[in-house]
Amino acid sequence: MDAVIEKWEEILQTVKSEYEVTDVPFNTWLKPLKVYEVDGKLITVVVPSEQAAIGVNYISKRYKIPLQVTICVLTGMEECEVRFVLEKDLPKKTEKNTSYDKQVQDTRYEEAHLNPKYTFDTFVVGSNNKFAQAAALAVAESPGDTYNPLFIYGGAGLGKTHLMHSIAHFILEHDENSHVLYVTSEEFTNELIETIRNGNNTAMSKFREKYRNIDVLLVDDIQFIIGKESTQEEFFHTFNSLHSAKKQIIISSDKPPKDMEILEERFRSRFEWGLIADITLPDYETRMAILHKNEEMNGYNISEDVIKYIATNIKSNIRELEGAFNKVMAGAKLEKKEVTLELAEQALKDIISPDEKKVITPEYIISVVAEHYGVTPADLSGNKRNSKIVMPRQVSMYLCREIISTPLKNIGKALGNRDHTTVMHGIEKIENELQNDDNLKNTIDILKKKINPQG
Ligand SMILES: Nc1ncnc2c1ncn2[C@@H]1O[C@H](COP(=O)(O)OP(=O)(O)OP(=O)(O)O)[C@@H](O)[C@H]1O
Repeated sequence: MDAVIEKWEEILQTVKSEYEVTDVPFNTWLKPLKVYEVDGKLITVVVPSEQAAIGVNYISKRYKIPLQVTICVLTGMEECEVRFVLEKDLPKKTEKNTSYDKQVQDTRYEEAHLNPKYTFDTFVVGSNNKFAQAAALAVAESPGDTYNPLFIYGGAGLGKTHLMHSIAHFILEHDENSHVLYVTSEEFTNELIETIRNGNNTAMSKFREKYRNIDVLLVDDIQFIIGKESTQEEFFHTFNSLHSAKKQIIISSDKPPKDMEILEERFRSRFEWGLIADITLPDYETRMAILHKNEEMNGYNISEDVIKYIATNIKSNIRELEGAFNKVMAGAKLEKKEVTLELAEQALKDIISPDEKKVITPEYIISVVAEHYGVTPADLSGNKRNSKIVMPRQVSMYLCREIISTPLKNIGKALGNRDHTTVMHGIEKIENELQNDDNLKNTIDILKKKINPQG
């Protein structure tokens, strides 16, 4: 039983790819399906009640066999029978069906778009973030009540996103009816661009319904919507509507409102209505504590010398601190060696170069792009060819050329020794798409600012 539930997402995705189901039918029919129970070879799948009119019959006719085949292939069951039931016709239960409820619960988490690792439990409190953490906890404990909006600001990689997700997790755990939505300002903008492009009122009403009928809205990196007229306008109304309904808003930015140069006064004043909290650079003790936490969470046991070496040398950014830690661990694993100070020095020789001004290299661009798209630099230099990887790979090629004029040959080298014609093709592809794709334009714009904030 567990195998079907555990692999349910994979089963749906496999049906999508194997049977060439395109996005719209997939999102309409397959994605909302949940497993209610598995009884021997009989699998009961729940169809949302809104689909009553055609849902059960249509889904059964079109997807029953593909689902049965895929379930058998992926779980090793010899045979199975899928039965579809409307949510409203489920038998009344006195006891909760835990696996089904868990899936429903998980959907709420999934809809909120959260990283499961970013919680208050894993957030190390130090003098640099004590105030922001306390403010975040107060807001999590009584959303919409105390500080609205909560505005968190600080430099790159210092824990703003982690803290925002912690608030969202806390609220979801403590209030099972609460609807929470986390978005980056880029996602908000791109969704709006898409809605406007569709050009119909239904799409716009849906967009508004989505953003205005929630209890907690978290918008990360708000600085990227400044200057984007229609996004600003829509966000302004979203803000007002939520705020007047006493719904909690949490915003993050790289600067406080007073220092955001081209921010309109109506935003500045609203952002200052609630509480403004900053996160600054972590001191040595906090850096040590974060590294120890990483060590503990990964079940490592590393010599104190190594931890001190990393904490002493990486000061400006917790993301880089974690990156350095991971690099040392990866180095040890690769060479099958103990983690010694010597090995750490060797592994970090390119990162630790005291007092050297940060130069933008192809490797740096690739790492920023990878993080932005939620993949790893190794994925981008590897051989995978699915769209989740190919697109960011081509974006990296384009940005290396655009920002630092890297020769095609060197871009290819930094991306797993690809030849220059592949790189040229990748760059042209992005240039062509930029002609018509406003979402991509927005993303490229944000990436350029992330890579070179001064540029
Ligand atoms: N106090 C902390 N305790 C534990 N981990 C932390 C802490 N602060 C940051 N981190 C970790 O550092 C990494 C970067 O943090 P995060 O993404 O939250 O930064 P950010 O301020 O949102 O950066 P950006 O502005 O670039 O989006 C994450 O992996 C996060 O878990």
